[in-house]
Amino acid sequence: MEFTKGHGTGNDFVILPDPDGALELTPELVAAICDRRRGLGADGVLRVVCAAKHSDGAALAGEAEWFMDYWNSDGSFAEMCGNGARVFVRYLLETGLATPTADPLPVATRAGLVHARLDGEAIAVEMRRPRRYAASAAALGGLTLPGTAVDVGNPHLVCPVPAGLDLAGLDLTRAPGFDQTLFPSGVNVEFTAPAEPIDGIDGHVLMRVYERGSAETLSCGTGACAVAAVALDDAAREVGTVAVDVPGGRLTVTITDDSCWLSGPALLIATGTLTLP
Ligand SMILES: N[C@@H](CCC[C@H](N)C(=O)O)C(=O)O
Repeated sequence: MEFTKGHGTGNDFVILPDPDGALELTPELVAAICDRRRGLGADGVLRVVCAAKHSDGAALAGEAEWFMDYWNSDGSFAEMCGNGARVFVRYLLETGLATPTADPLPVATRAGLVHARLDGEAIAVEMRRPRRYAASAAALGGLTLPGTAVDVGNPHLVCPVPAGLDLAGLDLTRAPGFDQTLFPSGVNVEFTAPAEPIDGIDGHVLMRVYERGSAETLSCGTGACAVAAVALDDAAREVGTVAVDVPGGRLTVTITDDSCWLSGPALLIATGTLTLP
């Protein structure tokens, strides 16, 4: 079957066009596609399905033509993927499945409707406003790092790295421990450190992430939104713009009274034919 490979700040995806929802994707097949040695290699799969043709998208079919069927690289589902949504929209626009208009483009996801627009060379996606809801902690290499649970449609735990500990030096080859009661379906864990202020931007943070279902990735869009929400809260601000530098580049998050815009590069890099195992 035909595939396209794309990424947003190094968070990479295999995009599978399947307008009629005819493809029988299984966790095993997704994991095989995402395998970096025996498959194409990716952090996740984005299946492009008509909203009306997918059981998780049908309820939104009156509002959005396309449903983003997102899967993590281990074959698990996630409710939302911020970088995935931006790459998904780039795909819709470049293949002519959607046309750029003055109005934001609606896309159906498991976390509800999101809206996208071109932002210069970048693609920006409007998601729900992140919600801080509990104090918690992550365990990493014998350390316990206090953090904040944040709901961005999917679950996040934002843990600032204490002064004296090097963010770049953290060993994220293994999954951090977390409170299984607070996060019964797992959690994406973001580790952060403050960065130099940038003129005209309300906050600037460095972030690394260990993603539920995909291990360490170069970037996580919803994670950046969670991090931005905590940074603004800590600065006693309700709204504002935060630059979040991830190993794969820079994401810009703008939190408004009732939503959250995530902006950054979204690129398609290859197309081809995949021989399904
Ligand atoms: N990389 C994504 C998040 C993907 C889903 C996540 N791993 C989960 O299981 O919740 C992003 O850019 O938001």
